[in-house]
Amino acid sequence: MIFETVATIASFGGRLLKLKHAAKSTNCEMALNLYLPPQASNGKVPVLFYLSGLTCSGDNCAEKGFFQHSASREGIAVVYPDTSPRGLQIEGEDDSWDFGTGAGFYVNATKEPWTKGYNMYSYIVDELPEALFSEFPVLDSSSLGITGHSMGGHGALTIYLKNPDKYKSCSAFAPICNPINCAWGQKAFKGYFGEDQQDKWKEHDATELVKNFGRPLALLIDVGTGDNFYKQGQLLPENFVKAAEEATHLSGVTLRMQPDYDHSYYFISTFADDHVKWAAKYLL
Ligand SMILES: N[C@@H](CCC(=O)N[C@@H](CSC=O)C(=O)NCC(=O)O)C(=O)O
Repeated sequence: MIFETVATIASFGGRLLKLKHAAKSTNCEMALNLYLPPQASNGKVPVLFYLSGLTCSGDNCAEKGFFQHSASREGIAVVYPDTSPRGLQIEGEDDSWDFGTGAGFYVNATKEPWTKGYNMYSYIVDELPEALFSEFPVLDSSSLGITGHSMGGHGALTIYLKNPDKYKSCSAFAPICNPINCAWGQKAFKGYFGEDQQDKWKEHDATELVKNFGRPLALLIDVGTGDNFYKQGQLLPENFVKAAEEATHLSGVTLRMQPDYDHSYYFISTFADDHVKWAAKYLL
């Protein structure tokens, strides 16, 4: 057994499993939630990965994102992973809310001491799915989608753009779209890669990646006009859309600016159904 099931919770006719496992890439025990829709009792189901934002664990969205509502109707499993390794005893890992614990940024750190376990890219793309598919054969490894919020939206976009054959759908809520040009991204990339590693920074910047994507795009992005982090220039969705349009001339990026919505889970839960339905279009 790879996973220990800590709790099983009935949700929208399916089951939310609270799991933990020892992960090699992050060098620690990782907790996550896995939602199995009712259809998982009768056969394989597609899988949607939801990547959370800064300060979150796998619990925020499972408890208040309302993804299970549509996932149950569509017959899609949802994986809610954690956002960083925890308890690695690295000096400074708990000093700020936007770096270190709860802020792994879905990259593999190349700078000491973060190389000790800040490998969230490998964990999300390789180790976690492989472990889930081996222990839960009901999950259809050939039908994967990815979505996320804020830092997790950055994770969803970059992971999709780097692995378009692995994921069939991608969407994001208020994603950090151009981290090399915003304060959150610059702090994280300086810490995890080093200040002088500009090529490495670009490898994890959705706006840079989309310039060389070279395929038709189909992405749904929602951003609230009342989102303070958007207003502060942390998200920069317009930079991403402009780069996508210039690169493909036929950008399939649907950017919806949602009037008055903020950055919170009130915003995410309002549009969760749309994102699950978006995934269903490509996964089912
Ligand atoms: N502590 C911070 C605010 C942190 C915050 O808003 N986190 C967001 C994600 S931000 C981008 O990745 C979040 O999802 N929080 C969890 C929640 O349940 O709302 C501050 O003081 O500003």
